[in-house]
Amino acid sequence: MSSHQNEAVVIAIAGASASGKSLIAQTIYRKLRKDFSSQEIGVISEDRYYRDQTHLPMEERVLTNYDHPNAMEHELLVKHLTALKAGHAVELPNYSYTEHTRMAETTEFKPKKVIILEGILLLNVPELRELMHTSVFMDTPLDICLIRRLKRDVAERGRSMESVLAQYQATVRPMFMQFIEPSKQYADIIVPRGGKNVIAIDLLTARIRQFLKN
Ligand SMILES: Nc1ncnc2c1ncn2[C@@H]1O[C@H](COP(=O)(O)OP(=O)(O)O)[C@@H](O)[C@H]1O
Ligand SMILES: O=c1ccn([C@@H]2O[C@H](COP(=O)(O)O)[C@@H](O)[C@H]2O)c(=O)[nH]1
Repeated sequence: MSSHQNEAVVIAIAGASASGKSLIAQTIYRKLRKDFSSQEIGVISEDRYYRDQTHLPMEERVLTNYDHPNAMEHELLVKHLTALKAGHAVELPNYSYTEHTRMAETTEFKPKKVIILEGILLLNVPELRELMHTSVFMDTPLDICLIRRLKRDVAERGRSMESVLAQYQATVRPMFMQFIEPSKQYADIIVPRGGKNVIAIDLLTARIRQFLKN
């Protein structure tokens, strides 16, 4: 892990789908935004970097293994983080879970002092690990993740209960065992239970606050 003076500090939060990565990232972000501007801190989700599949019909898009590292354009994420650390703005892709592909529009993201990065496979990629200052793994039990994913994906991602359960058995659980769980070894901090772990939130917020003050 590396850090140079004045370079953006990247705090990465990894872990299973629905382990609470997004919730903890947003909670920390909101707490810090009371004292710091959006020019100083921002959040990037790895999900934005799912590959563009606009050339494929929907019947084929639903067959993609979205839990395998090949589903993500990690090269682009590495390129974007490197550019941000060098002080350049980037155009973040926007991904649609219902369309299973990227949207035409992108979102401008300007350089920040601190970037919170969250996603399932971040700790699997050596080039990404090199860009992280601190890495966190959300160690929420898988049965709890499944219950939370089921509720979330039906309510927010246009899924049926049957499709969530079929995908869980076919790819989500096996890929967790193969890629995500082993990547825990690269984490500096392991957070049990999920996105509402108050002590973990307070500790991470305090640490990031130090970077923002400098
Ligand atoms: N500790 C918790 N208690 C209750 N619900 C939680 C907790 N952590 C996360 N959730 C909920 O579980 C769902 C999945 O969390 P999310 O942060 O989206 O996971 P991830 O980003 O890891 O996929 C969300 O609806 C979130 O509000
Ligand atoms: O088109 C898609 C893209 C992704 N997924 C699933 O999303 C999760 C990762 O997102 P979390 O926010 O961490 O849950 C991953 O497990 C994929 O299975 C999808 O279903 N469809």
